Amino acid sequence: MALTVGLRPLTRALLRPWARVPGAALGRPAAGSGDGVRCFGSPRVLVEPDPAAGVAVMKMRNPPVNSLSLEFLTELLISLEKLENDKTFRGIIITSDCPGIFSAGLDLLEMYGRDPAHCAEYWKAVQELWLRVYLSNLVVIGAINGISPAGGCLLSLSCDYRVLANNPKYAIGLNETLLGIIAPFWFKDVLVNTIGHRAAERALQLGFLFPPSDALQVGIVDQVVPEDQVQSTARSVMAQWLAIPDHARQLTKNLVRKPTADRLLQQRDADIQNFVRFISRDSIQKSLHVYLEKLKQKKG
Ligand SMILES: CCCCC/C=C\C/C=C\C=C\CC(=O)SCCNC(=O)CCNC(=O)[C@H](O)C(C)(C)COP(=O)(O)OP(=O)(O)OC[C@H]1O[C@@H](n2cnc3c(N)ncnc32)[C@H](O)[C@@H]1OP(=O)(O)O
Repeated sequence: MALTVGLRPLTRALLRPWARVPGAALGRPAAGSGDGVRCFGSPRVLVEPDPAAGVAVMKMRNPPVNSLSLEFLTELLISLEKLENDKTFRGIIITSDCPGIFSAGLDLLEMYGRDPAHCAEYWKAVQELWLRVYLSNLVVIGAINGISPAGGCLLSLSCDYRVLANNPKYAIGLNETLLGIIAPFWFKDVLVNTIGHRAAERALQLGFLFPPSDALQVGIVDQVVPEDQVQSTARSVMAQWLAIPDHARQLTKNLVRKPTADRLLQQRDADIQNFVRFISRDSIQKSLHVYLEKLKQKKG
């Protein structure tokens, strides 16, 4: 898949992809891997490779809530691109290193009080991440170990399989309307593809965040397991998926997903312009302000 990362050279230059991760990563062999196999990654994305299994675990760590800032998106993209291009890997497990939070979704501070050029650059990176995960040739499994609203839910929905930890706080869904904004058409398309038209219609309008039991029932996740079994379950599901020959699975995945991805690919620039126009409206900026204030007040 030929996707351009399309971020400002400055943004990319600021990052140090593939730097050894300080602390946890230094000198520590990856779990389940042979001696000498080291974790690698970037400041916000820790990659634990298990070359023998052909699997890498990608841990998101952009504390406090793994909000998808431009820099974080860029690091995720670089990690994914690297894994995708390395023939050692056939599958990745995406999970979080922030306790209780898978991802709080898009970073509201990238859209609040920003100029149109910044918003456009940000939206391009959001599109890019979605396309990269959704169309990945790798098996992508979400080990969802925390709450995942909006953009966090989109990231989960873009995986091939979702395992959610059974904790009532770990709700998942596209809650954009609760913020006074709307889910873009491609977020909506992925939800419709996953849970069906009627369920998506209700969930989107009401901004449902499904707790685990409801999430399983509606089909927004594939499995709910005790919290301490999320990673091991993701590993055994991965083994099942990797038992299928790659070429057959990849072609089938493409057959199923391409029409949805094409809807965005055919109008990426227009989608960026729509986003920028929408997010720049005074009324939308006001809604974001109110929501951010609510988040602050919640603290105390
Ligand atoms: C017509 C054309 C239309 C085109 C398309 C148009 C529009 C689409 C536009 C946007 C789509 C957006 C999708 C999104 O993803 S929006 C983000 C949705 N996310 C949320 O609603 C989650 C908000 N966060 C929370 O509910 C809680 O933080 C959470 C439950 C995740 C964690 O709670 P906890 O108590 O642990 O932590 P907090 O104290 O609340 O947060 C800590 C810290 O982090 C800040 N923060 C939280 N979430 C975000 C975020 N998404 N972005 C930026 N910052 C966030 C929070 O404000 C705190 O900051 P501080 O007070 O410590 O400074």
